[in-house]
Amino acid sequence: MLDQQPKHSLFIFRNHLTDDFIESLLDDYVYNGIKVYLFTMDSLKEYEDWDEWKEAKKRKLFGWWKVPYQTDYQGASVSFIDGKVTNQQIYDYVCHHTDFPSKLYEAEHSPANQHLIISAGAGTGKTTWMIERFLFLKHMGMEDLFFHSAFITFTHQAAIKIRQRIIQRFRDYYEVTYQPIYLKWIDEVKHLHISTLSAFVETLFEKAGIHQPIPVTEKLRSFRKRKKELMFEAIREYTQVSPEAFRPFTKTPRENLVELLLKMNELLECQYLGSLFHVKLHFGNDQVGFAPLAKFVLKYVHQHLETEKKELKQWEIQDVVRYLERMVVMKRLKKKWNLRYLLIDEFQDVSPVQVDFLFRLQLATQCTLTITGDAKQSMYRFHGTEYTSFSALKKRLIQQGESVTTIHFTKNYRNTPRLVQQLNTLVMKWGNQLASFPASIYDQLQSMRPIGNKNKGIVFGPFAMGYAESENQAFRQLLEQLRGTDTAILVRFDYQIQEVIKQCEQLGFFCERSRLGNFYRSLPVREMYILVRFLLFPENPSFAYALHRSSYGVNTLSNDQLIEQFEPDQKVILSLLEKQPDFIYWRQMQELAQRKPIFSILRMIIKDLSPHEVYSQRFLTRMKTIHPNRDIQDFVKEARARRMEYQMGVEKLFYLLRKHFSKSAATLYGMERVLRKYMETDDQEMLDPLSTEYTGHRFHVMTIQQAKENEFDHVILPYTYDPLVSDSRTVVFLHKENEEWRLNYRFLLSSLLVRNTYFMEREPQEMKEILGEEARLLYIALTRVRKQVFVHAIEENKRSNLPNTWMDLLKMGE
Ligand SMILES: Nc1ncnc2c1ncn2[C@@H]1O[C@H](COP(=O)(O)OP(=O)(O)OP(=O)(O)O)[C@@H](O)[C@H]1O
Repeated sequence: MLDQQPKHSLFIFRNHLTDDFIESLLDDYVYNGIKVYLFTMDSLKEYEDWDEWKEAKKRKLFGWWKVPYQTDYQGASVSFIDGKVTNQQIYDYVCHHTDFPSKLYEAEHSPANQHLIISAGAGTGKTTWMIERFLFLKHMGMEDLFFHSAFITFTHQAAIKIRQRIIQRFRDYYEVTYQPIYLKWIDEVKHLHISTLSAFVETLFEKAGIHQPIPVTEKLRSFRKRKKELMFEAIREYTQVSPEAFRPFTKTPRENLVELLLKMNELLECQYLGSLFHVKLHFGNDQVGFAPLAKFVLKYVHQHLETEKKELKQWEIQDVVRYLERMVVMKRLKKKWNLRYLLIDEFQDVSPVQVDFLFRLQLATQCTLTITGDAKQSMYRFHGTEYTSFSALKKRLIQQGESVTTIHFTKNYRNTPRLVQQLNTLVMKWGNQLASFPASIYDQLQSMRPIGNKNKGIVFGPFAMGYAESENQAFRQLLEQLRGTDTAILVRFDYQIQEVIKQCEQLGFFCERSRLGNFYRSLPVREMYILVRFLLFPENPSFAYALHRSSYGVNTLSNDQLIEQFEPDQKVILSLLEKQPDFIYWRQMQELAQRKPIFSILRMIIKDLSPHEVYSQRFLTRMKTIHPNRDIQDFVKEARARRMEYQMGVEKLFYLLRKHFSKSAATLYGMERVLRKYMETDDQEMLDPLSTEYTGHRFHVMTIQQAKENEFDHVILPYTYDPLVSDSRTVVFLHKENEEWRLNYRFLLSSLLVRNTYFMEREPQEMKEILGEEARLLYIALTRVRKQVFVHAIEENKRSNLPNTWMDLLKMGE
C-alpha cells in the first residue's frame, strides 16, 4: 500500500474510509506491530465498536480521531512514516482540532541519536513516554538495544516497575500481532540494565574493573554500622584529648550527637567530599564549640575508614565514582560496554556530583542521553540534590558541542480538570512568590481527563485525628466514605506513618504500609525470636512470660494478675506459668530442643500451634470487643490478611534461616544470635506484598517520598499545620563559596539553639529554600491523585504574613 514500509508507526490522514482500507490498516500494519494513528473527516461510528479496534486501542497500537470537515482537505490522503511529517499543514490542522498528543508523538519519533530532555509537570506521561521512546528505538532496528542501553531511575521499586512496564508493552504487541519476535524481546528484557544510579555505578565498576574476578558485591559496602561505631569511638577519644571542649556536651546523649554527625557525614558523602574535607571544607564557629568536635569526629571516621577500606580491599560507592571518573577508566569501560543509550527518569533528583559523573560518562562513551523529570518535584535536597540539574547538564553538553533538544509536555493525563486548574493556580503563585519553586509557563497544564462534576479536586475539611471530637468524626466519616477505594494517606515524616496507622485502627480502619526493609521487625519474626530464646533459656521467667503472651502461648495470664502477685525474685512468674494449660507441652518442647534438630522442632511447634491462626483469631475478637456496633466485614477481611501475612512471614524466615545455615549446623544458640543480629541491623529485607484480594479494604499510608512513583484515586493529607520552619527541626546543609565548601548547621542542644556562623549568614536564604522545598513536596503529594485530595483544614481567625505551614502554602492558591 505504501512505497516505504513503516518500522514503528504510521500516521495516516484519509478523507474517505472504506472497509477494504480499514482491513488493510489492520492486516498490513497493526497486526505487524506498527502503531497506527488514523485521522479522518469521515464517520467512524460503524468501526468504533469493532472488537478488533477496541482491542488494538487498549493495547495502544491503534488510535483514531475524527477531524472536522475542511474543504481544502477533501481529497487529501497523507501518510507519515515513523514520525516523518511530510505535510505540515495537515499535521497542524489535525493536531489543532483533536486531542492527539502531538508533543509526545514528536518526541517519541525524534532522531535516534538526538539527546532529549523532557522537562514537564506531574502526570504529563513522562515515564510512559520514555518506555514508548525505547520501543521506538527497538522497532527502528537496533537489534542489540537491550545490551547497549541503560535505564536509570530513582528507586529500586521504580526500576522494577519500569521493567514490568516494558515487558507489558511487548506483551501488548504480542497479544495483537501474535508475532514470536515479541516473545523473544520479552525474554531479552532481562539483559536490559534498569536500576538506580548507585546500582548502575556498581555495574560500571564491575564492567570496568581491573580487580576481577572478585564479585562487585563483595568489594562494595556501605560501612553504615562501622561509621556509627567509629563515631562513638571518636567522641570517646575527643573527651580524653579535649575534656574542656567537650564539657557543653556531657549531658547530651551520645546517640543524639552521633545521629547529628551521621547526618553531616552523609551530606559530605553525597557530594563525594570525604577525602577532600580537610582541605576544602570549613566548619565555621558556634557558641558551644560543636564545630571542632564535628571536625574531629568526621576526620577521625574518615581516616580510620580509609585505612580499613584499604586493608579489606573494599570500596564505598563514592570511591567507585571517583575511580570511574578517571578518563583512562572510562575509556576502558567503553571497550567493555558499548553503552549507546542512557535513559534517566526523575532527573530532578540527580545531585550536582552525579550530573558531573553522567556528563563525563557521556563524553567517554558518546552515548545518547534521554532525560525526563520535573524540577518542581525535586525532593532530595538533604542528599545534595539541586532542582537545577537539567540546566547544569544541558549547559555542559552544549559547551562540549553536543546538540540537546528540550521538550515540554503540557497535557496532563492523571488529574481531573478541576484539580489541574487548582494546581495551575498554586504553581503560578508559588513560582512567583517562592524563590526556589521553579515554575514556568510550561507548567500551566491542560487536563485530558473527562470533565466530571462529581470530582472536586482539592477538598478542605476537618479531616484529622486526635484533635477535636468534630474532627475525629469528620475523619471517621471520610474513611467510611472512602473504604474499599484506592486511597492513600500521605505524610511528611516516617514517624507519622505509625501515628496514622494507630489512629485509623482506633477508629476501626486498617492501613497497608510500605514494607521496605521492615521484615526483621515484623511480628512473625519477633515472635519466632521469643520462641527461640525461650527454648534456649528454659529457666528465664521473662522469656517464658513473653512466649506465653505471644501467638505461640495460651495467653491466659494477664499483666494485672502478674502485678498482683509480684515478687522481686520473679519466681512467681514461673510458678504461675506452671499452672497454665500449655505448661507440659512447653516442657516437652524444651526437652526435645536439646536433642533434635532445631528446624524440625520449630516446624513441629508451628504445625501444633498454628500461631498465624491464633494471632488472627485474637485480633478479630479484640476488634469485635472494641467496636461492638460496627459491621464486622472489614474486621474479618483484616484478620484474613493478617493471618496470611503472618504465615508468609514465617515461611520467609525459614527460607532465610535455612539459607544462612546452608553451610553450617543450625543450633539454637546460633539461631538466636543470627536472629538478634538481623533484627538489630537489617533494614533491607521486606515481606512480599499481599494481593489486593486481601488488602483491598486497607488504606495505603506512606511518606510523600515513598508515594512518588504511585498514583491513587484519592489522597488524604492529615498533617497540614506542622510548622515548616521551626527551631526544633535540625537543619544541616553544605554550600560552596569560592570553590570551598562550608558546612552550615542549626540544632537544639537541650534547650539551647546552636547555630554556626555560616548558618547565621545564610539563614534568610535557607528559610526561602526550605519553603520552596516544602512547596515541591506538597506539589508531589497533590499530584499523586487521580480524583480528589482531602486536606485537613480548620477555621482560622488570624493568618500569618509569611507562609509557615502547608496550609499557608495551600491558601496561596485561593
Ligand atoms: N499518552 C497518554 N495517554 C493517556 N494516558 C497516559 C498517557 N501517558 C501517560 N498516561 C497516564 O497518565 C498517568 C501519568 O503518567 P506518568 O506516570 O507516565 O506521568 P509522569 O509525567 O511520569 O508523572 P510524574 O512526574 O508525576 O511522576 C498514568 O496513569 C499513565 O498511564
